[in-house]
Amino acid sequence: MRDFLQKAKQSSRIIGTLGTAMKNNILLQMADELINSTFMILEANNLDMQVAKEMNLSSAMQDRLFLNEKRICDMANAIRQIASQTEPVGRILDGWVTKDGLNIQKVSIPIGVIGIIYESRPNVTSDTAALCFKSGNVCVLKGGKEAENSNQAIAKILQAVLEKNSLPKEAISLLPDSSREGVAKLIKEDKFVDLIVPRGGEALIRFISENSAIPVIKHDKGICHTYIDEDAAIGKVTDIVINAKCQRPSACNSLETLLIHQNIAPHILNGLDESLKEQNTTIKGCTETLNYIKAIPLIEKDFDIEYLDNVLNIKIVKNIDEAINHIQKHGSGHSEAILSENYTAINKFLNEVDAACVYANASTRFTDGGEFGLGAEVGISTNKLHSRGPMGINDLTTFKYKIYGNGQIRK
Ligand SMILES: NC(=O)C1=CN([C@@H]2O[C@H](COP(=O)(O)OP(=O)(O)OC[C@H]3O[C@@H](n4cnc5c(N)ncnc54)[C@H](OP(=O)(O)O)[C@@H]3O)[C@@H](O)[C@H]2O)C=CC1
Ligand SMILES: N[C@@H](CCC(=O)OP(=O)(O)O)C(=O)O
Repeated sequence: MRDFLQKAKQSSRIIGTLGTAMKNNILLQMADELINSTFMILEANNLDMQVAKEMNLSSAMQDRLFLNEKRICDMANAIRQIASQTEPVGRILDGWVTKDGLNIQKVSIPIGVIGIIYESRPNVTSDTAALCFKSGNVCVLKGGKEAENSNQAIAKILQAVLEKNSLPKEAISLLPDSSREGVAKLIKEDKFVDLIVPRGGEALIRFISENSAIPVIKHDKGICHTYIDEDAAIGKVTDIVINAKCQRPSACNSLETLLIHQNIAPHILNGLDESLKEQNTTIKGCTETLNYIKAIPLIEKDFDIEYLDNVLNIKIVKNIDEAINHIQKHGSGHSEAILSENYTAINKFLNEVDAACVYANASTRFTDGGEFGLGAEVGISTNKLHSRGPMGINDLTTFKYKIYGNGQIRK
């Protein structure tokens, strides 16, 4: 492990200083090679899918894992999008001249070597590899065990492009020991690895946060809410709620709990209930909700579950303060929305709710690097430092101060 990480660290010196044109050209080659190798990737993915079916993995997990020609095409297009983004390295973020005539520039630089641990979703392998490469970083990738063959195939293709361009293949690698013990060793190697990004459920985040000797940017679960204010436009409510809950219930940015102002509840609940039932959504309701619609009575601990499924809690609240307090207590700092036409209520919600992404009159499903126009994402950071929300190429840089003098000494 240490030899491997040493090579990764060494290669970060080379990758960190590549010029924009060269990086973009290599990224475009990677995109083409993914398409050219479609058959090989699908064969590998087929092996993973066979095991997934034998193991009876949930349909959501199988859907994450599954690749077809279109999905490989989407992976290639995400890399092309990343290539088209403005250079993230070497940006002058700030600059000034001191009283002694020192010219100080604050300049963006790559972070170095980044370890990323993520779920069994093969597109994350190519997305994160491309984002790291464009931002001059070396990545050490550890996807979910169910995606091992797919990830090996994808990494091999990307590494072949690096080697064809006389670059070290260690710049994009899978962690050689992908067991939990391997991860435990990786997160102690602070001499070689600069950042760990855990993207996944509670057990992963807890284990990494408690044991890492390396700075961590958490990409935690999503317990996301939508609050329907008393001044919501009734015509917008159903489409937004159905999209947030039902478009892809297994995604971290999907809705778990709907909070409804008591004054608007009688006017919307019946219609909403019908639409949700058409989508086969299981509804769990608070006592007051049960006065309007048939639902499973909910219990307090339901508010802390990330269902990753087509299940929705509905709670009626007295006012916006109760809604915000509920979100602060049960939310995971991911994505939260208010539906309202009242400027004061919107401002209050957007300012007071402490989450990576706060929305007015839109679905929380938009929390995504691609949807934000970033090409792709490492994931959704639920940390406050050093990045928050969809993590793209600029978030994969840090900075240094370059100080230009002409002989000054400090008096
Ligand atoms: N914020 C964000 O950007 C995102 C968050 N998510 C969240 O991820 C979860 C869904 O993915 P799921 O497959 O369940 O994720 P898991 O957390 O089960 O697995 C993700 C990765 O973590 C590893 N892992 C899990 N537990 C541990 C542990 N205790 N110690 C070391 N490694 C561990 C897994 O390894 P192995 O497979 O080898 O066991 C896998 O590589 C949801 O909670 C979802 O909200 C998903 C996508 C994006
Ligand atoms: N940001 C991504 C969701 C990422 C995510 O949740 O992934 P996963 O849990 O693997 O389905 C999107 O909106 O498509």
